[in-house]
Amino acid sequence: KKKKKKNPQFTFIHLAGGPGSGKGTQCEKVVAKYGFTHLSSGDLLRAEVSSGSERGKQLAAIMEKGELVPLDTVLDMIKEAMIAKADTSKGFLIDGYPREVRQGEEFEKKIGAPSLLLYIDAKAETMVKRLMKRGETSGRTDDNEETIKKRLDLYYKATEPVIAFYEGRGIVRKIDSEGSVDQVFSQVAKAIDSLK
Ligand SMILES: Nc1nc2c(ncn2[C@@H]2O[C@H](COP(=O)(O)OP(=O)(O)O)[C@@H](O)[C@H]2O)c(=O)[nH]1
Ligand SMILES: Nc1ncnc2c1ncn2[C@@H]1O[C@H](COP(=O)(O)OP(=O)(O)O)[C@@H](O)[C@H]1O
Ligand SMILES: [Mg+2]
Repeated sequence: KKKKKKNPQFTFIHLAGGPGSGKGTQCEKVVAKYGFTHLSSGDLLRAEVSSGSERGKQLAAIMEKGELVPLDTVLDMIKEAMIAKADTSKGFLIDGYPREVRQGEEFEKKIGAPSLLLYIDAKAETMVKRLMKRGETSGRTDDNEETIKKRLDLYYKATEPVIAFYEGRGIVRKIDSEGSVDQVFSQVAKAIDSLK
């Protein structure tokens, strides 16, 4: 059986980093400057939740506890969104995926190898502060003290190992996201320019 052809050589850039580290904010600026397609796993999931579907209800219950939704669900959603944009996309910013090593392995098997992993790094107390502030306007069920704590614990336990997994390949760029949005973005832009 002919080996299933992987997607044509698209540029995939993963953004990994704790909740509230600034992934979404940086993606908006990358899209404006480079024209990449921004796919946020969280946004795709919240769209499913707001559709009111049965699956959406199950996802909402998981997300409000700050736990990871099933791998296949989030991977299929990203893949579908990618296919829908494939003919016009300049490359994909995958924001919030992988959140555990096996997600990275599955992505590579089913979609393709990433060119860059931007590790958006902020201190725990900075992330808590930003999320509590975001919670004032985001209307998200997971931007509250209790769930933030769970999400941080899960980040350190499951997602930080993802960084080590890709470090070995030399495609990780650590971004200090303690500063202003622009200070963080100048590091992000330098990392992306290094791809050219
Ligand atoms: N002061 C400051 N706030 C930021 C920065 N980046 C993001 N924020 C804010 O912190 C919150 C979390 O940012 P977001 O991009 O949603 O982070 P994500 O959870 O990693 O996707 C939002 O309310 C942003 O406005 C930054 O570099 N400096
Ligand atoms: N890659 C993923 N695997 C499993 N669950 C995910 C993934 N991405 C997002 N989620 C779910 O959606 C929630 C919100 O994710 P996201 O919007 O990326 O958060 P933030 O922007 O605060 O980092 C996560 O806490 C988790 O419940
Ligand atoms: Mg986000």
